[in-house]
Amino acid sequence: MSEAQQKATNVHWHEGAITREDRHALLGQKGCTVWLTGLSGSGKSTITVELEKVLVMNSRVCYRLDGDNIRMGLNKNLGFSADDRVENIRRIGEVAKLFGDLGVITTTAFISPYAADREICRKLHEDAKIPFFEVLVDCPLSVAESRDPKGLYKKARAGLIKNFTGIDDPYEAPAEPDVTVDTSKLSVEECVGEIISFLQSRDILPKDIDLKKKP
Ligand SMILES: Nc1ncnc2c1ncn2[C@@H]1O[C@H](COP(=O)(O)OS(=O)(=O)O)[C@@H](OP(=O)(O)O)[C@H]1O
Ligand SMILES: Nc1ncnc2c1ncn2[C@@H]1O[C@H](COP(=O)(O)OP(=O)(O)O)[C@@H](O)[C@H]1O
Repeated sequence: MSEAQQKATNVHWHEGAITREDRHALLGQKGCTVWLTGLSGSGKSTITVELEKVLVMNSRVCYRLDGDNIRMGLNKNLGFSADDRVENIRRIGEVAKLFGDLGVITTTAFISPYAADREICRKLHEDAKIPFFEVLVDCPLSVAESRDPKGLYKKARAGLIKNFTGIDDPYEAPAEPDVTVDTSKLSVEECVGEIISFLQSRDILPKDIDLKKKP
């Protein structure tokens, strides 16, 4: 599984007249990517939905990229083979980088099971000088399976879904995530609070974020 090589030849970067700084000044914020990774049912979607609410309530421009949703559009031509998962994550890394260039705080909720692919996304961001933070949404397989919010583990155990992550497909947890939230021990609000605190410690967010602000 190696980084995709560029196929097209005779292509040239075309510089714009508006800079990233111009865009960030317009939005009043800098972009970054908050990359959640974890088993199906670990809590990625639930956390990013709540995180987005807190960010938007505190006047931050944020966008949520979610595995199931993206697989109904941009990545509808991809399945769950190893090669397709690599391409899935590569495209999401590129999209998140573009949003970061725009100045958006992007959250991603993909299993993203392969460490090498997440590293490629990190490097893509680092090369573009856009902050990239990896969040391990941690939870024992037994807990994720007991939640089974979409009934997929049951189907996988019955052999109705092949190559299901954690059952008959690998999940490589990050060795050194920027943040770890254990969803078998913390509430959704506590997980969101941990991520917000981390972003504050990195000066992505101001200190006065109100976690309970309502519309
Ligand atoms: N074989 C198999 N393995 C894992 N997951 C499966 C599979 N088939 C379908 N699903 C559903 O697809 C969601 C995972 O999509 P992702 O794009 O996040 O996967 S990956 O990052 O490319 O591995 C995953 O969503 P989450 O449960 O939110 O993680 C499942 O709803
Ligand atoms: N601390 C927590 N964080 C996120 N989800 C939690 C937490 N505790 C319990 N849950 C529950 O676990 C399930 C996680 O499902 P989901 O967010 O779809 O996971 P994923 O997107 O990783 O597949 C939801 O039913 C959610 O209510």
